[in-house]
Amino acid sequence: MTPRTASQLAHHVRPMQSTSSLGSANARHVRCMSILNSHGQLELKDKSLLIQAGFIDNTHVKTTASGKRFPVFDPARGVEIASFPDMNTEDAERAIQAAKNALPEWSQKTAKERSAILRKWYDLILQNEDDLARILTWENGKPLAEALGEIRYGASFFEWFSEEAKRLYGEVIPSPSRQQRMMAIRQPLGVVGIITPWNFPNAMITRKFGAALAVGCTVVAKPASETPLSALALCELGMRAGVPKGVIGIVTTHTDTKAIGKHFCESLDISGISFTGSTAVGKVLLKQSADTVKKMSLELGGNAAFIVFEDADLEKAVDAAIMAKFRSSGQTCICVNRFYVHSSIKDKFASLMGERVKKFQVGSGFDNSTTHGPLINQRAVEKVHSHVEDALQHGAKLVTGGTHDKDSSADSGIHGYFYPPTVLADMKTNMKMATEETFGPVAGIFSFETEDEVLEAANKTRFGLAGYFFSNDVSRCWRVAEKLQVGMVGVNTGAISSEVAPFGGIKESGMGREGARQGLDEYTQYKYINMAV
Ligand SMILES: NC(=O)c1ccc[n+]([C@@H]2O[C@H](COP(=O)([O-])OP(=O)(O)OC[C@H]3O[C@@H](n4cnc5c(N)ncnc54)[C@H](O)[C@@H]3O)[C@@H](O)[C@H]2O)c1
Ligand SMILES: O=CCCC(=O)O
Repeated sequence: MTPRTASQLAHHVRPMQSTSSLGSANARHVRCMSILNSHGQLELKDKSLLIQAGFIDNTHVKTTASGKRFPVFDPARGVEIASFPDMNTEDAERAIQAAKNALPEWSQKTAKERSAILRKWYDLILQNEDDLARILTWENGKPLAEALGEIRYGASFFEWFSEEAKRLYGEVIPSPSRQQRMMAIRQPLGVVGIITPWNFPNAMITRKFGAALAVGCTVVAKPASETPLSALALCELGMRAGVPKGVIGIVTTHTDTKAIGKHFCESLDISGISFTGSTAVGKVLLKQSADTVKKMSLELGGNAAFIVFEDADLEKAVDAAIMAKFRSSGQTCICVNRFYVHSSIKDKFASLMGERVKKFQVGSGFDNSTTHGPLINQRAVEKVHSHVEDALQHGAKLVTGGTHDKDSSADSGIHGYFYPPTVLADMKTNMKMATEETFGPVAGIFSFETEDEVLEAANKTRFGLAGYFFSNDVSRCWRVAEKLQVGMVGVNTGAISSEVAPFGGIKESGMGREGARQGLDEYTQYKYINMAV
């Protein structure tokens, strides 16, 4: 029997793939099965966090008019682990109306009252962090330790915005007239439509919900169909924290993703769209929202450059490079897509990186020894492999990885979506990886001679999300940080994400900022008041 459901899998574990790095993962898969019970379900301290329903008016919506459901897969095994109501625009409209009805009461609460609820929600997330991390690993695949990191990162947005809620200051403007007093107050946008990706099933939701709820907006969210479980678990805790009926809604859909996106954009009851995902979809949403002139917050794709100058601390640069490239198996929007290393140190850098990458343990996120999990689906594996093949065909040198054995997984009957972490040297500008976002565990190393040349190369992209560089020359650090055409720069570091810092891009990587004080701007509008005296 080929196991295709979670309960079958609990009794039936077979090798996944035959490439050497993945072979070692197979044995470890057997050990991690204790996390699943005899019915193939996750072992959780609080089973009520595992919800397979939409969420409208603080009620779990288990069926839709059509009665259709869509499956959710464990990417480490390719087996179905859950199913959700496949909602349509009618269901989405119900959620929008619930959020609209909830708006007056929520927006009129004091900032302190909203802050207290967000803070309680934050506390509940931390109290349930192990369960939330397990749920996240199950549907997304990232290693459990990394999932726990995401849960804490996600929670930090509720902590931060529970504090910022109380600091939504307006302005008293010095008036040019003795007969008039002028001020600007800040008011909530209204109902916000939220669309999030699968790569951070928890944190991309909390980063938006935290800011929106803090200022008094209500929200309707459509999580990625690959990872709805984390969204529903979050809402359950939100309800326990005292979020009133209708303030948050979750529309689960697969078939009608496009139609629901369009419905959000065209709805007269939605005042703003906050989207995180690909640039292609962001552009569609922007166009669709033109007729209703919505406020848009777009966190889109990236093509981050990581520059290593000849005066850099090489060991530190390699450490940071590993983190900035291979976190979530390369599936974050700020993951490095292009390494530019000075020609005098490029061979040493490639070999140090190759040594480190060869030690990665690829496997199920539930196994303690796994350092890197699967990609989200087979399409992602094929895309990553096509970038590697393209680079090799155009003359790149394979330092490690790159072997993708499609047939072995078919033989085993279990289709984990793994790709071996890969390092390529001698990259050239005519390769796909120079311009397209790979979104996978492949590091491509280009070389350069001068600062001007590398800045030109790094900026030669329509993306502008994150950029990184290593140098010990202080003047150069200022110069390069100012000249990189991106929204976020890491100088001598590969870790830049924080709830206190403004996250976002320029050019086709998006508009608006999330987290930080600036994150509130996306969900508020100014009202100028002129009072005659
Ligand atoms: N800038 C950021 O903060 C950030 C964060 C995470 C991911 N990303 C980007 O997201 C991409 C990877 O995520 P993805 O593949 O899930 O992106 P995606 O754009 O395909 O999907 C993102 C979300 O949009 C939905 N969607 C897809 N087509 C839609 C449509 N026509 N109308 C409405 N909704 C639609 C999906 O169901 C999902 O919920 C990468 O490009 C990555 O860089 C950016
Ligand atoms: O994938 C994009 C988000 C990554 C992050 O917030 O660090």
